[in-house]
Amino acid sequence: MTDAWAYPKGRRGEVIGLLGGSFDPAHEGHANITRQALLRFELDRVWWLVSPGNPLKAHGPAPMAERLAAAREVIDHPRVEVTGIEARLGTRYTAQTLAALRHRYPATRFVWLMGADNLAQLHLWQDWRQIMESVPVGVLARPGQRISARLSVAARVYRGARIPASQSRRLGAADAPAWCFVNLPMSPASSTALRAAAARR
Ligand SMILES: Nc1ncnc2c1ncn2[C@@H]1O[C@H](COP(=O)(O)OP(=O)(O)OP(=O)(O)O)[C@@H](O)[C@H]1O
Ligand SMILES: O=C(O)c1ccc[n+]([C@@H]2O[C@H](COP(=O)([O-])O)[C@@H](O)[C@H]2O)c1
Repeated sequence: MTDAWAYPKGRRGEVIGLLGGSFDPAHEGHANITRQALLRFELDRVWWLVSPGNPLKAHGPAPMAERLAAAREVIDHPRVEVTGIEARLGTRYTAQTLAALRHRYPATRFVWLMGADNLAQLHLWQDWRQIMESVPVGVLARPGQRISARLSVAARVYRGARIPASQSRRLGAADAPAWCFVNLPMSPASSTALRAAAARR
């Protein structure tokens, strides 16, 4: 296992899925969409980007070291790396993170991964069109979020760039803008529910 604070190795020609999140704390829902993304989008590996703090969330998350350690307990998979790379790069906004990663790993292809709830909110992110124009985006179903994702601003603006779920394997090799929504056996887990349960104990 590599040091979560170090830059992970990027091998030439690999397709790496990036799952950004607060992971406050990590849970089975994150692990489930990661395994599904590896399969459905034919990714070589997935990096979890444990965020220094979501720019849209008012409350600060638990300390990075705690969240990194807990994330490593949740996912133990030979093709998944848990990283604190955004803290290392000094970026918090996804558009900035992607620009920095593409600069640092010019021979690697990246795919941004997210749950359906994040697609519904994507148009509120900084430079969100730049994100869509720079990397393919893989969207994974989340309970209660499939309709809002399908009706979202991002889905409407980029409807012509959608790859059907039946062709999800094409996503990693596709030129941006390209996105694909896949249905999967869903997990209802959420960090909010876990924090609430911990507060009751
Ligand atoms: N159960 C789940 N099913 C599908 N996607 C999920 C699930 N849980 C988290 N995700 C996705 O994983 C990424 C990181 O999520 P995050 O760390 O914010 O977890 P969360 O459970 O959504 O947290 P919170 O409840 O604090 O908002 C996001 O793209 C989110 O959509
Ligand atoms: O760049 C933005 O404006 C932006 C706004 C909200 C969320 N994000 C990113 O989306 C990912 C999921 O965030 P979260 O807190 O819902 O787990 C994480 O990588 C955040 O940095 C990014």
